[in-house]
Amino acid sequence: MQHIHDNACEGILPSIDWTTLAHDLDQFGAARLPGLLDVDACRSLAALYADDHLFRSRVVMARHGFGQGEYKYFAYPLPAVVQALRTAFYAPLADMANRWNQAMDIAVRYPHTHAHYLQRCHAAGQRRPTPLLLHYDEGDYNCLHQDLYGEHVFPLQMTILLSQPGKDFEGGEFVLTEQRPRMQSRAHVVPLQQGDAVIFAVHDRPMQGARGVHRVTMRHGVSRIRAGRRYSVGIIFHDAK
Ligand SMILES: O=C(O)CCC(=O)C(=O)O
Ligand SMILES: [Fe+2]
Repeated sequence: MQHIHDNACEGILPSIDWTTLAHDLDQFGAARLPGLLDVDACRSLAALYADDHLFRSRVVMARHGFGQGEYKYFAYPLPAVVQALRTAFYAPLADMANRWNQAMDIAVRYPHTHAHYLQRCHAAGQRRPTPLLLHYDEGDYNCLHQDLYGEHVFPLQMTILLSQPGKDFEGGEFVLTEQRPRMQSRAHVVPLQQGDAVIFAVHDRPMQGARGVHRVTMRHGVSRIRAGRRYSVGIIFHDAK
C-alpha cells in the first residue's frame, strides 16, 4: 500500500464540522461524514482484502448466522490509513462519549488518547485488533448487530463505504435501528457514497425525552446487496478478547 502514507489523514480533522456531527449523533445516534476518503484510497483499501498476510482472521457470516458475506479482521500493525483514522478520530469521539456517559449516569470515562484507552483494553485481556474489511456480493447482507468484544466498549464506531453505489453495486444500504424504552423501534438508513463515513453508536446512547434522558439501544447492519460487490471498512475503537 505504497501510496497511502502515515500522514494520509492529516488535514481531514480540521475540515470536519464537529457541531453538526455532535448534533446528528445526539439526535439520531449516527452522523454521516461525506468524502472522508478519496476514490484512490477507497480502491487501495478494498484491494487489501486479497492479501491474507494483513489479517488475523476471516469470518464467513452465514456460518454464524450473522448474515451472508464475509469479513476479515486486520492484524497489528494496521494499514497506515486505518491506524491514522483510528487514532485521529478517537480524541474528539472520546469527548462525545464522555458527555453521553454523563447524561446516562454511567461512571466510565474514556481517556484522551487512544493509546491510553488501548492500554485499558489490553490490561483486561482485550488485545486483538478489531478494525475490519467487509466484502459483500449479490444477495449478501449483514444482520442487525452490535460490535461488542468484551467488557470494554468504546460507544462510537465508524464505517467507511469503499465501493460506489449505482456503479459497483445496488442495494446494500447502511441501516440502524433504535430501540426506545416502551416504544416501537425506529429505523434509519444512512445514504453513503464511496468514501463517505458514518459514525454511530455501538450499543446505548442517551435520548432526550419530555421527562428526562432515556437510554436507547442501537443496532446496525446492511440491507441485501441487489447486484454487484460492496466493500466497506469498519473502525472499532475497543480491542477484542
Ligand atoms: O458494511 C457495512 O457498511 C457495515 C459494516 C459493519 O458492520 C461495521 O463496520 O461494524
Ligand atoms: Fe458492525
